[in-house]
Amino acid sequence: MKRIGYLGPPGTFSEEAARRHRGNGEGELVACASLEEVFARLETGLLEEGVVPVENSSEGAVSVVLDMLAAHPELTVRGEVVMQVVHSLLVPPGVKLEMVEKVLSHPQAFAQCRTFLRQKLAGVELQECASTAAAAALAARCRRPWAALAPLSAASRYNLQVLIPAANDCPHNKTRFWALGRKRVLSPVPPCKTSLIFGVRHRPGALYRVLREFAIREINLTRIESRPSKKGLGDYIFFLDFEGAAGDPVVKEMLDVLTEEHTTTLRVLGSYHVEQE
Ligand SMILES: O=C(O)C(=O)Cc1ccccc1
Repeated sequence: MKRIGYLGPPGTFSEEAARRHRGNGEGELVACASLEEVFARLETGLLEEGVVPVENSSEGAVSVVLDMLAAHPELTVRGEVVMQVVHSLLVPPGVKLEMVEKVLSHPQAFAQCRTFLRQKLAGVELQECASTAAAAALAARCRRPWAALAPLSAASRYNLQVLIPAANDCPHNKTRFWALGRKRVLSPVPPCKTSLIFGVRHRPGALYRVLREFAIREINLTRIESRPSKKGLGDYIFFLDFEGAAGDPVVKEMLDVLTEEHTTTLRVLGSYHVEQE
């Protein structure tokens, strides 16, 4: 059976995303201790797929994931899951808001609840954990008035009480997850998106020339992101998503033009089915 890794322990947003990615198909969900571990296990073949967060509607790119993806040329994007992310403030039974001494969570959750924390828990210590569910598990076993920002569903799993059901600052907080793997999806079911990583030469209009190829073919871009190439200050690689599949004749022809004329490197991360929003 296919093994699908995610940032564990059970009860994380990533687990929910991995479950949705699996759908009604077969697959064993495997909890990993960190995102690095998901990538390491994909590399060694211990996992066939790994579901990782790539982008949040309020915090932007999950840069550590983009950087690890750039460093693993064997990996492809096989699918996408977009999830509504609601952070709940969970506490051991009997703990009231004014008793809370420490809040535990994943750094992304702290960032998405910044205003809430400042207004309702000003001055309370924050402790970063490997994931939201790791935070819930620690709050449950520490025997201290410590709270966790975690998915609502983590409350029953870890015997915690829900103090505040929705603590995120933006009500429309969404996170995009990618399912990564080593095998490409060859004929993804439409509607599809395709994701690329590319580099350009340092010259006037270099990025414009790339984007122009999309514009003249009326290909809709859905995201562009730059990350340092790590080769030196001022040197970047670009992550770009667009609507369509790499196998579509127009897209195929455009990718050839980009490779031959406008980029220094171009890697097609993959084409994958997307849910219509
Ligand atoms: O810690 C989790 O639950 C994760 O899956 C990582 C995460 C944290 C906050 C928002 C989205 C994903």
